[in-house]
Amino acid sequence: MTEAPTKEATRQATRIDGKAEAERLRLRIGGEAARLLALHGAAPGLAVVLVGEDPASQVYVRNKGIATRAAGLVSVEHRLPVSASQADVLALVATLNADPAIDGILVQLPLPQQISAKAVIEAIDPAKDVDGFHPVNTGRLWTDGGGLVPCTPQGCMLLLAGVRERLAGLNALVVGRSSIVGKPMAALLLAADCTVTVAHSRSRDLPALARQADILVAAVGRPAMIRGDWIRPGATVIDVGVNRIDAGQGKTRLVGDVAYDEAVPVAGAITPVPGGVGPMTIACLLRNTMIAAGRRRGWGELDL
Ligand SMILES: Nc1nc(=O)c2c([nH]1)NC[C@@H]1CN(c3ccc(C(=O)N[C@@H](CCC(=O)O)C(=O)O)cc3)C=[N+]21
Ligand SMILES: [Mg+2]
Repeated sequence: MTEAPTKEATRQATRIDGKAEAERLRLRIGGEAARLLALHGAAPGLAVVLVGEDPASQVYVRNKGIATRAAGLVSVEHRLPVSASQADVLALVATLNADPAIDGILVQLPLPQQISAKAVIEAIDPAKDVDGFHPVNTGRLWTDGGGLVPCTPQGCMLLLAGVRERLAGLNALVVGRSSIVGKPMAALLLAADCTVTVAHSRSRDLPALARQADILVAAVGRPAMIRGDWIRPGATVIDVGVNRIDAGQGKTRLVGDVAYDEAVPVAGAITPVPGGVGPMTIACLLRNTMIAAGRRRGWGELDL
């Protein structure tokens, strides 16, 4: 004899599967790359520059290379020693700018302290700036669009589009104001007609701001900083954080900026870490490389 459950079933947020979404995007890119290869006899080329031997950066660069080749694009890796000068990096960038086989240039950040990231980013041909960090691309992002859009915010927008049909009029809170995530994310949400708030380390009463947000994008780099009771019921939560924390027994674990287990019963939809925004970042890098190639090589605007 079984009794009907008395406990109300706990509502759970939709888990936004960034890994699966990124796989689908990479498949579309692969198909388009194959079509363009048959048509034009050339494949888009991405150059990734790694200065030094930071282990995390090495993993990222290797993963980018694997994803690039798997989609049928050409991947070229340039490694410089940690002692490389700014002039060395600028000389390499100039060579890549002039190389007709290279459509995209990514210089992995952070750079060693003797090298100015600003100087390096500004040396990259904006048409090849697949990170979307050059001031020309930043300017286009905040005006009429049409430049190359930073990969992580672009990936976040694609994930949002998968769970929310309309963004217009929604309250969006971006927590974090970095040039590579927070600020471009705010620009994209504004272009999508959201009412955008950008919060940061000096903001007053972050929990109260969060409770107003239909869309919450967390990009602060502090593990589990955003708590469950800060989240507006039904909100869409995009967690950009990739924090490697000590998991004991000499192991590490990747966690986001949002306390995921607390957020799940409150949010309407949420991205996990890992398997959320991270994979989309890499897929959007390939997407930008395709877009850059289409424009540079006169193949026309690619629909990806
Ligand atoms: N010029 C430049 N452009 C970048 O786009 C750039 C950079 N420098 N420096 C470092 C950050 C970091 N970044 C990530 C990309 C993918 C994952 C990713 O795929 N993460 C997986 C997990 C990977 C793991 O297990 O470590 C996930 O979230 O599921 C994470 C982080 C790009 N970055
Ligand atoms: Mg800050």
